[in-house]
Amino acid sequence: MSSPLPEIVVVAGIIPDGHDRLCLSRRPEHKHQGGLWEFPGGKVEPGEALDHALARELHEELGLDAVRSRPFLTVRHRYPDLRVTLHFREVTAFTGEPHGREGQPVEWVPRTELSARAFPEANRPVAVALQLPPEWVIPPEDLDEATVIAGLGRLDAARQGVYLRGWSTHPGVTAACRERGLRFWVRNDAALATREGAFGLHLNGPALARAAEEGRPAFDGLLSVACHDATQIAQAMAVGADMATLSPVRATPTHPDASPLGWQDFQELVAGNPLVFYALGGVGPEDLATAREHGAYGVAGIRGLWPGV
Ligand SMILES: Nc1nc2c([nH]c(=O)n2[C@H]2C[C@H](O)[C@@H](COP(=O)(O)OP(=O)(O)OP(=O)(O)O)O2)c(=O)[nH]1
Repeated sequence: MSSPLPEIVVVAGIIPDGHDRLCLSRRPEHKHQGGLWEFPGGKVEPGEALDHALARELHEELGLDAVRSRPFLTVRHRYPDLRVTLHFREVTAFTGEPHGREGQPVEWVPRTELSARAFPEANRPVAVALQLPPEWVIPPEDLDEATVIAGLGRLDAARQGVYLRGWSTHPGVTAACRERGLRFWVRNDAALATREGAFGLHLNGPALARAAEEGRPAFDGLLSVACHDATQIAQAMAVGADMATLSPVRATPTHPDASPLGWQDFQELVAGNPLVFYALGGVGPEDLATAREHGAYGVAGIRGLWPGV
């Protein structure tokens, strides 16, 4: 009988410098995943709090003192020789200038150049999440177009993206998103998403089931899917989705018959799946920290997120 794979828990820092660059270091050749770029960090000691472990590792490896950090994304990955749970945390305050105290190369890399670096395979969802807004806003469908366009004008493009849902086919709304530099997602139609220059294509349940039969739609941007259970999450992985909404976390007036998952089931469903998840259903920006503690990257919604509802 083969022995079980060793398992480690790691914490790693997403460290921004305030000029849209992130701190990366290169793993020494002789180590696991050697020669690849990484977010600096290391193993969590038994019983150690994550923020403490990160501060300790960053001090040891970079001579940087992390004053504050918060959850960014948790990834579980199985390498052929090792299972790893990676807690990525965003460092929101630090002192000191990072340098390779163990002789490893350390660089500030512009976010737009991250895709040119080779990372360990486990980092794929982090590379996706780094392109994504933490809030995914769905404009209500019972408003008129002018009101929707006015609402789009009140969104913050750095923090909020827009899933246009029924508004996907309204050229005035897509044009307003482009003008305001908002990342927007179009519903189901890959050709329309391409034509409109959408940042993402979002497949609802029936479109996801079709894609699971027919293959990933021909769209160059980000592929997002709607999930409610483990079967749909498996379909999402099969079609090579980058991100998914998982709902409903709580009961909502829009879907009164759906039974809510609650945070515990949410966490169990997302764990171990290399997708970037948004918690959807009765949540708002005030739930972001809770969502991240339960394995989501962001929060999505209509009522809780649309300005002025
Ligand atoms: N720090 C870090 N580790 C990563 C990333 N991606 C990824 O798959 N890993 C994996 C590689 C390793 O298997 C593991 C990190 O363990 P490590 O060996 O560097 O931990 P450590 O600094 O405590 O090392 P050690 O000197 O005690 O051996 O996590 C990442 O972005 N940052």
